[in-house]
Amino acid sequence: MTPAGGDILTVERLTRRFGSLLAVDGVGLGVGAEEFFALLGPSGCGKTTLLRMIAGFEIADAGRILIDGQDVTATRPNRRPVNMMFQSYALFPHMTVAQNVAYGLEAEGVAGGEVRRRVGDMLALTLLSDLAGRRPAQLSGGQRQRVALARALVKRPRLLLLDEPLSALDRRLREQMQLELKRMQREIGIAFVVVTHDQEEALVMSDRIAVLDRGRIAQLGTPAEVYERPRNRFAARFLGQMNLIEGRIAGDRLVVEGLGALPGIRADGVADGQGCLAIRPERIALAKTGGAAAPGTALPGAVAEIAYHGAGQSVHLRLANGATLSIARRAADIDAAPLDVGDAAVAVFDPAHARLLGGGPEPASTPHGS
Ligand SMILES: Nc1ncnc2c1ncn2[C@@H]1O[C@H](COP(=O)(O)OP(=O)(O)OP(=O)(O)O)[C@@H](O)[C@H]1O
Repeated sequence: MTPAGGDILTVERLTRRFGSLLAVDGVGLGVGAEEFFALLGPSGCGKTTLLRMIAGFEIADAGRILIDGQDVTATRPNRRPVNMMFQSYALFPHMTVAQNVAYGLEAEGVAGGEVRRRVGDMLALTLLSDLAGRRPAQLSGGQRQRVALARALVKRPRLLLLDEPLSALDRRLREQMQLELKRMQREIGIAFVVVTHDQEEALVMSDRIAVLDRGRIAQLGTPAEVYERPRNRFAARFLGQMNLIEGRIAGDRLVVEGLGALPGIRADGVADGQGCLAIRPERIALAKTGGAAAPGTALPGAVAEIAYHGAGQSVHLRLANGATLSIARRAADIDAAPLDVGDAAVAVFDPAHARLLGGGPEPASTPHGS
């Protein structure tokens, strides 16, 4: 998908080594001028290194970075039309909120009236107008985060880079700020590139997500594309909960000993051979009998475990081949067909929601290199 309005950032085959470790391994991507773009991945996958190269704090070993069509690969950080908001907000403690926001403009010699106007606009945008006279120590974590954002935005960068912008906040505030960040980004209409290891955060805020695995892009797409149509095991497992049933792919089926031939949709580039069927817990229904389900889409088993968590329950169903399926049930499903541990039940799925992915099971991702 090409974002509307052209790309503000283009990254081509970008590579960064630390000794024998390939921290960023030939990454290519484009970010639209008004896009909210997330770099998502586990610790050590290279997302901060990639962000720092875009900002200019880290030098690329190979590849190119273009911002607004200009090659900035060798340009100093302060000469790039980007701004970066760091994990630690680094506010000046002795200055008020308004002074913190004004500082960068004053340092650049912007005239007083213009500074006041732009600071006023930014404080309004970040909902800080009433707190303009306070010092950082008199603010909550979320308010401090907004000051840091106002300070980064007041210089009107075309592109703002944010490294784990919400990691210092508690869960409630983080959820609220996810929506706020998105609103502010939309209102000012510039591109945001956000580094996060929090998949829910990436799904909620982003227009598109690049999922990184050991320095490479495992998948790039909209939240719905990456979540609903993972291309590989890494993306499938990294975002949300996923059942992976192991077997051999033959055409549009996964052949599993003891379970039969299960239908699904092959991800691009997947060949016949070792593979798995990936299906989300919320895409499986539990019934007492298979009813009129299509061949291979009703898997009988026994309820092994039930975890209740308010809005629903998570059921583990032991299948005939010994594998376990995780199934998410909502309150209405539970009322319609209550189940207890030990009950026989049938897991029914729609092949449209089952993805056939290639390769064998891998151990959990570890830092790479030699
Ligand atoms: N200056 C450095 N010298 C040597 N190795 C480094 C350096 N900076 C990063 N690395 C290594 O490069 C890899 C990628 O690091 P990076 O900080 O980009 O990962 P990350 O995905 O941002 O992780 P986290 O979420 O933990 O911050 C890691 O294995 C890290 O140890």
